[in-house]
Amino acid sequence: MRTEGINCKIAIFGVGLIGGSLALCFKGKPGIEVVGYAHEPKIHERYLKSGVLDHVTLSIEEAALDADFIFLSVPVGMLNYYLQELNKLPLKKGCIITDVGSTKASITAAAKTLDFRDVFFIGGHPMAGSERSGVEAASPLLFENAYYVLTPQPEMEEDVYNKLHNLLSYTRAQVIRVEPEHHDDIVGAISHLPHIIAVALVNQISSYNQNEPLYQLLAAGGFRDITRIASSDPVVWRDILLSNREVLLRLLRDWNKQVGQFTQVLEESNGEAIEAAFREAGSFRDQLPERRKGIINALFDIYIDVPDTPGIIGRIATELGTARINLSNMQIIESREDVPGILRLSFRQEDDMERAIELLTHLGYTVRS
Ligand SMILES: NC(=O)C1=CN([C@@H]2O[C@H](COP(=O)(O)OP(=O)(O)OC[C@H]3O[C@@H](n4cnc5c(N)ncnc54)[C@H](O)[C@@H]3O)[C@@H](O)[C@H]2O)C=CC1
Ligand SMILES: O=C(O)C(=O)Cc1ccc(O)cc1
Repeated sequence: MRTEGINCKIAIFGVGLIGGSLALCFKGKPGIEVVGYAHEPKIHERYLKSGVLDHVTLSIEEAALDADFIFLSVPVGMLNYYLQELNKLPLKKGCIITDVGSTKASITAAAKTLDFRDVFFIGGHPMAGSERSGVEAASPLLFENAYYVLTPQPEMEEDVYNKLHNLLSYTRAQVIRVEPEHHDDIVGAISHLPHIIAVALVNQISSYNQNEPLYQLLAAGGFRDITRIASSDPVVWRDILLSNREVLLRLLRDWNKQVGQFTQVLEESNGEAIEAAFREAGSFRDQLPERRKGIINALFDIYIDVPDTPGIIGRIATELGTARINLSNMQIIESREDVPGILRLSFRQEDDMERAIELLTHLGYTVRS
Protein backbone atom coordinates (compact mmCIF):
# COMPACT_ATOMS: atom_id res chain seq x y z
CA MET A 1 0.00 0.00 0.00
CA ARG A 2 2.77 2.45 0.95
CA THR A 3 4.63 4.30 -1.76
CA GLU A 4 8.37 4.56 -1.04
CA GLY A 5 9.23 7.62 1.04
CA ILE A 6 6.49 10.04 2.08
CA ASN A 7 7.90 13.55 2.39
CA CYS A 8 6.04 15.01 5.27
CA LYS A 9 6.06 16.61 8.67
CA ILE A 10 4.09 14.79 11.37
CA ALA A 11 3.08 16.65 14.52
CA ILE A 12 2.15 14.63 17.58
CA PHE A 13 0.17 16.24 20.39
CA GLY A 14 0.52 14.08 23.53
CA VAL A 15 3.62 11.91 23.24
CA GLY A 16 2.75 9.20 25.76
CA LEU A 17 2.33 5.46 25.32
CA ILE A 18 0.36 5.79 22.07
CA GLY A 19 1.78 9.07 20.69
CA GLY A 20 5.31 7.92 21.53
CA SER A 21 4.77 4.53 19.86
CA LEU A 22 3.48 6.28 16.72
CA ALA A 23 6.51 8.58 16.78
CA LEU A 24 8.79 5.52 16.91
CA CYS A 25 6.98 3.99 13.92
CA PHE A 26 7.55 7.15 11.83
CA LYS A 27 10.90 8.51 13.05
CA GLY A 28 13.84 7.89 10.75
CA LYS A 29 11.68 6.88 7.77
CA PRO A 30 12.78 8.55 4.50
CA GLY A 31 11.51 12.11 4.18
CA ILE A 32 9.64 12.11 7.47
CA GLU A 33 10.12 14.62 10.27
CA VAL A 34 8.37 13.95 13.60
CA VAL A 35 7.66 16.86 15.92
CA GLY A 36 6.12 16.61 19.37
CA TYR A 37 4.06 19.28 21.07
CA ALA A 38 4.58 19.54 24.86
CA HIS A 39 2.12 21.54 26.94
CA GLU A 40 4.48 22.11 29.89
CA PRO A 41 8.24 22.72 30.23
CA LYS A 42 8.60 19.58 32.41
CA ILE A 43 6.89 17.51 29.71
CA HIS A 44 9.13 19.16 27.09
CA GLU A 45 12.17 17.83 29.00
CA ARG A 46 10.63 14.39 29.27
CA TYR A 47 9.86 14.19 25.54
CA LEU A 48 13.36 15.42 24.64
CA LYS A 49 14.96 12.83 26.92
CA SER A 50 12.90 10.01 25.41
CA GLY A 51 14.55 10.41 22.01
CA VAL A 52 11.41 9.34 20.13
CA LEU A 53 11.06 12.69 18.28
CA ASP A 54 13.11 14.74 15.83
CA HIS A 55 12.05 17.97 17.48
CA VAL A 56 10.04 19.06 20.53
CA THR A 57 8.24 22.38 20.92
CA LEU A 58 6.11 24.19 23.49
CA SER A 59 4.36 26.10 20.71
CA ILE A 60 1.15 24.79 19.13
CA GLU A 61 1.84 26.98 16.09
CA GLU A 62 5.39 25.72 15.60
CA ALA A 63 4.19 22.11 15.80
CA ALA A 64 1.10 22.50 13.62
CA LEU A 65 1.42 25.30 11.05
CA ASP A 66 3.42 23.45 8.39
CA ALA A 67 2.45 19.90 9.41
CA ASP A 68 1.05 17.47 6.84
CA PHE A 69 -0.39 15.16 9.51
CA ILE A 70 -1.38 16.00 13.07
CA PHE A 71 -1.95 13.15 15.53
CA LEU A 72 -3.89 14.06 18.67
CA SER A 73 -2.88 11.45 21.25
CA VAL A 74 -3.91 13.23 24.43
CA PRO A 75 -6.53 11.91 26.89
CA VAL A 76 -10.02 11.85 25.29
CA GLY A 77 -11.19 14.80 27.43
CA MET A 78 -8.59 17.09 25.80
CA LEU A 79 -9.25 16.16 22.16
CA ASN A 80 -11.96 18.72 21.52
CA TYR A 81 -9.86 21.51 23.05
CA TYR A 82 -7.01 20.84 20.59
CA LEU A 83 -9.40 20.54 17.64
CA GLN A 84 -10.76 23.98 18.51
CA GLU A 85 -7.26 25.44 18.88
CA LEU A 86 -6.15 23.99 15.53
CA ASN A 87 -9.28 25.32 13.91
CA LYS A 88 -8.13 28.87 14.73
CA LEU A 89 -4.82 28.41 12.85
CA PRO A 90 -4.04 28.76 9.14
CA LEU A 91 -2.95 25.13 8.79
CA LYS A 92 -1.24 23.83 5.68
CA LYS A 93 -3.60 23.10 2.79
CA GLY A 94 -4.41 19.38 2.70
CA CYS A 95 -3.30 18.77 6.30
CA ILE A 96 -4.91 15.69 7.86
CA ILE A 97 -5.77 15.81 11.55
CA THR A 98 -6.43 12.48 13.21
CA ASP A 99 -6.76 11.30 16.80
CA VAL A 100 -6.12 8.03 18.63
CA GLY A 101 -8.85 8.32 21.28
CA SER A 102 -10.54 5.17 22.54
CA THR A 103 -13.99 6.58 21.73
CA LYS A 104 -14.99 7.87 18.34
CA ALA A 105 -18.58 9.25 18.37
CA SER A 106 -18.00 12.41 20.42
CA ILE A 107 -14.82 13.59 18.67
CA THR A 108 -16.32 12.89 15.23
CA ALA A 109 -19.41 14.92 16.15
CA ALA A 110 -17.20 17.76 17.45
CA ALA A 111 -15.11 17.79 14.26
CA LYS A 112 -18.27 17.95 12.14
CA THR A 113 -19.22 21.29 13.69
CA LEU A 114 -15.90 22.89 12.68
CA ASP A 115 -15.24 24.49 9.33
CA PHE A 116 -11.74 23.31 8.45
CA ARG A 117 -11.03 24.81 5.04
CA ASP A 118 -8.84 22.45 3.00
CA VAL A 119 -7.94 20.60 6.19
CA PHE A 120 -9.41 17.21 7.01
CA PHE A 121 -10.28 15.32 10.17
CA ILE A 122 -10.36 11.53 10.26
CA GLY A 123 -11.00 9.81 13.61
CA GLY A 124 -8.70 6.93 14.51
CA HIS A 125 -8.19 4.30 17.19
CA PRO A 126 -5.25 1.89 17.24
CA MET A 127 -6.69 -1.11 19.01
CA ALA A 128 -3.55 -2.03 20.89
CA GLY A 129 -2.02 -0.70 24.04
CA SER A 130 -1.40 -1.71 27.58
CA GLU A 131 -1.96 -0.79 31.21
CA ARG A 132 1.27 1.23 31.09
CA SER A 133 1.44 4.91 30.25
CA GLY A 134 3.91 7.64 29.38
CA VAL A 135 6.47 7.99 26.61
CA GLU A 136 8.87 5.68 28.46
CA ALA A 137 6.48 2.79 27.75
CA ALA A 138 6.37 3.51 24.00
CA SER A 139 7.38 0.80 21.55
CA PRO A 140 7.65 0.74 17.74
CA LEU A 141 6.13 -2.77 17.81
CA LEU A 142 3.02 -1.84 19.79
CA PHE A 143 0.65 -1.80 16.82
CA GLU A 144 2.16 -4.64 14.81
CA ASN A 145 -0.63 -7.03 13.70
CA ALA A 146 -3.24 -5.08 15.66
CA TYR A 147 -6.31 -3.50 14.09
CA TYR A 148 -6.28 0.27 13.56
CA VAL A 149 -9.81 1.66 13.22
CA LEU A 150 -10.44 4.75 11.10
CA THR A 151 -13.83 6.47 11.20
CA PRO A 152 -13.98 8.90 8.24
CA GLN A 153 -17.16 10.78 7.44
CA PRO A 154 -19.00 9.10 4.53
CA GLU A 155 -18.31 12.13 2.33
CA MET A 156 -14.53 12.02 2.94
CA GLU A 157 -12.57 11.99 -0.32
CA GLU A 158 -10.89 8.63 -0.99
CA ASP A 159 -7.57 10.35 -1.78
CA VAL A 160 -7.44 11.93 1.65
CA TYR A 161 -8.40 8.69 3.40
CA ASN A 162 -5.76 6.80 1.40
CA LYS A 163 -3.04 9.29 2.38
CA LEU A 164 -3.58 8.54 6.06
CA HIS A 165 -4.01 4.83 5.38
CA ASN A 166 -0.66 4.81 3.52
CA LEU A 167 1.14 6.58 6.33
CA LEU A 168 -0.26 4.14 8.88
CA SER A 169 1.35 1.24 7.08
CA TYR A 170 4.50 2.21 9.03
CA THR A 171 2.70 0.94 12.15
CA ARG A 172 2.24 -2.52 10.56
CA ALA A 173 -1.32 -2.49 11.88
CA GLN A 174 -4.29 -3.54 9.80
CA VAL A 175 -6.45 -0.53 9.07
CA ILE A 176 -10.22 -1.02 9.09
CA ARG A 177 -13.01 1.44 8.50
CA VAL A 178 -15.85 1.50 11.04
CA GLU A 179 -18.74 3.86 11.71
CA PRO A 180 -18.02 5.91 14.91
CA GLU A 181 -21.14 4.95 16.92
CA HIS A 182 -20.74 1.30 15.97
CA HIS A 183 -17.09 1.48 17.10
CA ASP A 184 -18.14 2.83 20.51
CA ASP A 185 -20.77 0.08 21.00
CA ILE A 186 -18.28 -2.68 20.25
CA VAL A 187 -15.22 -1.23 21.98
CA GLY A 188 -17.42 -0.34 24.97
CA ALA A 189 -18.25 -4.05 25.30
CA ILE A 190 -14.84 -5.58 24.64
CA SER A 191 -12.60 -3.00 26.31
CA HIS A 192 -14.33 -0.39 28.44
CA LEU A 193 -16.70 -2.77 30.30
CA PRO A 194 -13.83 -5.21 31.09
CA HIS A 195 -11.80 -2.30 32.53
CA ILE A 196 -14.73 -1.37 34.80
CA ILE A 197 -15.17 -4.99 35.91
CA ALA A 198 -11.43 -5.39 36.60
CA VAL A 199 -11.35 -2.22 38.72
CA ALA A 200 -14.51 -3.16 40.64
CA LEU A 201 -13.19 -6.66 41.30
CA VAL A 202 -9.81 -5.42 42.55
CA ASN A 203 -11.48 -2.86 44.79
CA GLN A 204 -13.83 -5.53 46.20
CA ILE A 205 -10.90 -7.79 47.09
CA SER A 206 -8.86 -4.86 48.36
CA SER A 207 -11.64 -4.03 50.84
CA TYR A 208 -11.58 -7.63 52.18
CA ASN A 209 -7.81 -7.37 52.39
CA GLN A 210 -8.04 -4.48 54.88
CA ASN A 211 -8.87 -6.96 57.65
CA GLU A 212 -7.21 -10.07 56.24
CA PRO A 213 -3.89 -9.61 54.36
CA LEU A 214 -4.00 -13.25 53.23
CA TYR A 215 -6.25 -12.10 50.34
CA GLN A 216 -3.37 -10.18 48.79
CA LEU A 217 -0.84 -12.89 49.56
CA LEU A 218 -2.88 -15.62 47.89
CA ALA A 219 -4.13 -13.52 44.97
CA ALA A 220 -2.03 -14.76 42.09
CA GLY A 221 -2.52 -16.59 38.81
CA GLY A 222 -6.00 -16.06 37.43
CA PHE A 223 -6.79 -13.07 39.63
CA ARG A 224 -3.69 -11.24 38.51
CA ASP A 225 -4.29 -12.15 34.85
CA ILE A 226 -7.85 -10.91 34.62
CA THR A 227 -7.16 -7.74 36.61
CA ARG A 228 -3.99 -6.50 34.83
CA ILE A 229 -5.94 -3.73 33.13
CA ALA A 230 -7.07 -2.35 36.53
CA SER A 231 -3.58 -0.76 36.69
CA SER A 232 -4.36 1.51 33.70
CA ASP A 233 -3.97 5.29 33.90
CA PRO A 234 -6.81 6.87 35.98
CA VAL A 235 -7.07 10.10 33.96
CA VAL A 236 -7.02 8.38 30.57
CA TRP A 237 -9.73 5.99 31.75
CA ARG A 238 -11.85 8.65 33.47
CA ASP A 239 -12.11 10.39 30.11
CA ILE A 240 -12.82 7.21 28.14
CA LEU A 241 -15.65 6.07 30.44
CA LEU A 242 -17.26 9.52 30.62
CA SER A 243 -17.07 9.85 26.85
CA ASN A 244 -18.80 6.49 26.31
CA ARG A 245 -21.21 6.93 29.22
CA GLU A 246 -24.50 6.08 27.47
CA VAL A 247 -23.16 2.88 25.93
CA LEU A 248 -21.58 1.83 29.22
CA LEU A 249 -24.76 2.43 31.22
CA ARG A 250 -26.58 0.05 28.86
CA LEU A 251 -23.76 -2.51 29.05
CA LEU A 252 -23.70 -2.32 32.85
CA ARG A 253 -27.45 -3.04 32.94
CA ASP A 254 -26.78 -6.16 30.87
CA TRP A 255 -23.85 -7.02 33.14
CA ASN A 256 -26.16 -6.78 36.16
CA LYS A 257 -28.42 -9.32 34.43
CA GLN A 258 -25.46 -11.71 34.06
CA VAL A 259 -24.59 -11.28 37.74
CA GLY A 260 -28.28 -11.84 38.59
CA GLN A 261 -28.35 -15.09 36.61
CA PHE A 262 -25.29 -16.41 38.43
CA THR A 263 -26.78 -15.39 41.76
CA GLN A 264 -29.95 -17.28 40.92
CA VAL A 265 -28.25 -20.50 39.81
CA LEU A 266 -26.19 -20.50 43.02
CA GLU A 267 -29.27 -19.86 45.15
CA GLU A 268 -30.89 -22.82 43.41
CA SER A 269 -27.67 -24.89 43.60
CA ASN A 270 -28.21 -25.48 39.88
CA GLY A 271 -25.06 -27.36 38.83
CA GLU A 272 -26.36 -27.97 35.32
CA ALA A 273 -26.78 -24.25 34.68
CA ILE A 274 -23.24 -23.57 35.96
CA GLU A 275 -21.83 -26.19 33.61
CA ALA A 276 -23.86 -24.78 30.72
CA ALA A 277 -22.57 -21.25 31.41
CA PHE A 278 -18.92 -22.40 31.40
CA ARG A 279 -19.48 -24.53 28.29
CA GLU A 280 -21.10 -21.66 26.38
CA ALA A 281 -18.38 -19.20 27.42
CA GLY A 282 -15.59 -21.66 26.61
CA SER A 283 -16.85 -22.37 23.12
CA PHE A 284 -17.08 -18.65 22.25
CA ARG A 285 -13.72 -17.88 23.81
CA ASP A 286 -12.02 -20.73 21.96
CA GLN A 287 -13.08 -19.11 18.70
CA LEU A 288 -11.35 -15.80 19.51
CA PRO A 289 -8.36 -15.11 17.28
CA GLU A 290 -5.20 -16.33 19.00
CA ARG A 291 -2.27 -14.89 17.18
CA ARG A 292 -3.59 -11.47 16.23
CA LYS A 293 -2.87 -8.90 18.88
CA GLY A 294 -6.21 -8.20 20.50
CA ILE A 295 -7.34 -5.13 22.36
CA ILE A 296 -6.67 -6.81 25.68
CA ASN A 297 -3.25 -8.31 25.24
CA ALA A 298 -2.14 -11.31 27.20
CA LEU A 299 1.13 -11.48 29.04
CA PHE A 300 3.05 -14.71 28.73
CA ASP A 301 4.21 -15.75 32.21
CA ILE A 302 6.76 -18.29 33.39
CA TYR A 303 7.76 -19.22 36.94
CA ILE A 304 11.26 -20.04 38.12
CA ASP A 305 12.41 -21.48 41.43
CA VAL A 306 15.24 -19.28 42.61
CA PRO A 307 17.50 -19.96 45.57
CA ASP A 308 17.62 -17.10 48.06
CA THR A 309 21.08 -15.90 46.97
CA PRO A 310 21.99 -12.23 46.61
CA GLY A 311 22.10 -10.94 43.04
CA ILE A 312 20.21 -13.86 41.49
CA ILE A 313 17.49 -11.67 39.98
CA GLY A 314 20.03 -9.33 38.43
CA ARG A 315 21.87 -12.33 36.96
CA ILE A 316 18.69 -13.70 35.35
CA ALA A 317 17.79 -10.26 33.93
CA THR A 318 21.31 -9.91 32.51
CA GLU A 319 21.19 -13.36 30.87
CA LEU A 320 17.88 -12.48 29.19
CA GLY A 321 19.16 -9.07 28.11
CA THR A 322 22.35 -10.55 26.63
CA ALA A 323 20.23 -12.99 24.61
CA ARG A 324 18.07 -10.03 23.46
CA ILE A 325 14.93 -11.53 25.04
CA ASN A 326 12.43 -8.76 25.81
CA LEU A 327 11.20 -9.01 29.36
CA SER A 328 8.05 -7.10 30.27
CA ASN A 329 7.99 -7.59 34.05
CA MET A 330 9.56 -9.59 36.86
CA GLN A 331 8.21 -10.19 40.34
CA ILE A 332 9.15 -12.29 43.36
CA ILE A 333 6.06 -14.14 44.49
CA GLU A 334 7.41 -15.91 47.54
CA SER A 335 10.68 -15.32 49.32
CA ARG A 336 11.20 -17.02 52.65
CA GLU A 337 14.37 -18.42 54.11
CA ASP A 338 13.00 -21.95 54.31
CA VAL A 339 11.66 -22.24 50.75
CA PRO A 340 13.11 -21.29 47.38
CA GLY A 341 11.72 -18.04 46.04
CA ILE A 342 9.46 -18.10 43.02
CA LEU A 343 10.22 -15.55 40.36
CA ARG A 344 7.56 -14.67 37.81
CA LEU A 345 8.82 -13.43 34.44
CA SER A 346 6.26 -11.87 32.09
CA PHE A 347 6.72 -11.43 28.35
CA ARG A 348 4.55 -9.65 25.81
CA GLN A 349 5.59 -11.94 22.96
CA GLU A 350 5.13 -15.70 23.03
CA ASP A 351 8.39 -16.11 21.15
CA ASP A 352 10.31 -14.25 23.90
CA MET A 353 8.75 -16.54 26.51
CA GLU A 354 9.74 -19.66 24.58
CA ARG A 355 13.32 -18.48 24.12
CA ALA A 356 13.53 -17.62 27.84
CA ILE A 357 12.33 -21.11 28.80
CA GLU A 358 15.00 -22.66 26.59
CA LEU A 359 17.79 -20.40 27.85
CA LEU A 360 16.97 -20.65 31.56
CA THR A 361 16.46 -24.43 31.42
CA HIS A 362 19.83 -24.70 29.68
CA LEU A 363 21.36 -22.64 32.50
CA GLY A 364 20.01 -25.16 35.02
CA TYR A 365 16.97 -23.32 36.41
CA THR A 366 13.67 -25.09 37.07
CA VAL A 367 11.17 -23.32 34.85
CA ARG A 368 7.41 -23.80 34.85
CA SER A 369 4.90 -22.10 32.53
N1 LIG B 1 -3.52 3.22 26.80
C1 LIG B 1 -3.86 2.51 25.77
O1 LIG B 1 -3.60 1.32 25.76
C2 LIG B 1 -4.56 3.15 24.61
C3 LIG B 1 -4.94 4.48 24.65
N2 LIG B 1 -5.57 5.05 23.58
C4 LIG B 1 -5.93 6.47 23.61
O2 LIG B 1 -4.71 7.18 23.41
C5 LIG B 1 -4.75 8.44 24.07
C6 LIG B 1 -3.50 8.60 24.90
O3 LIG B 1 -3.43 7.56 25.83
P1 LIG B 1 -2.03 7.00 26.35
O4 LIG B 1 -1.00 7.18 25.35
O5 LIG B 1 -2.31 5.66 26.92
O6 LIG B 1 -1.80 7.98 27.59
P2 LIG B 1 -0.42 8.56 28.16
O7 LIG B 1 -0.77 9.08 29.51
O8 LIG B 1 0.66 7.56 28.01
O9 LIG B 1 -0.13 9.76 27.16
C7 LIG B 1 -0.87 10.94 27.15
C8 LIG B 1 0.07 12.07 26.76
O10 LIG B 1 -0.70 13.27 26.65
C9 LIG B 1 -0.01 14.31 27.32
N3 LIG B 1 -1.01 15.25 27.82
C10 LIG B 1 -1.82 15.12 28.89
N4 LIG B 1 -2.59 16.21 29.02
C11 LIG B 1 -2.24 17.05 28.00
C12 LIG B 1 -2.65 18.33 27.62
N5 LIG B 1 -3.58 19.00 28.29
N6 LIG B 1 -2.08 18.88 26.52
C13 LIG B 1 -1.14 18.23 25.82
N7 LIG B 1 -0.68 17.01 26.16
C14 LIG B 1 -1.25 16.43 27.24
C15 LIG B 1 0.77 13.64 28.44
O11 LIG B 1 1.87 14.42 28.82
C16 LIG B 1 1.17 12.33 27.78
O12 LIG B 1 2.40 12.46 27.11
C17 LIG B 1 -6.05 8.47 24.84
O13 LIG B 1 -6.98 9.25 24.13
C18 LIG B 1 -6.49 7.01 24.89
O14 LIG B 1 -7.89 6.90 24.93
C19 LIG B 1 -5.79 4.36 22.42
C20 LIG B 1 -5.40 3.05 22.32
C21 LIG B 1 -4.78 2.34 23.41
O1 LIG C 1 -4.03 -3.38 28.03
C1 LIG C 1 -4.88 -3.82 27.28
O2 LIG C 1 -4.98 -5.01 27.03
C2 LIG C 1 -5.81 -2.89 26.63
O3 LIG C 1 -6.98 -3.13 26.53
C3 LIG C 1 -5.15 -1.69 26.06
C4 LIG C 1 -6.06 -0.74 25.39
C5 LIG C 1 -6.56 0.33 26.11
C6 LIG C 1 -7.34 1.26 25.49
C7 LIG C 1 -7.64 1.12 24.16
O4 LIG C 1 -8.42 2.02 23.56
C8 LIG C 1 -7.14 0.08 23.41
C9 LIG C 1 -6.33 -0.85 24.05
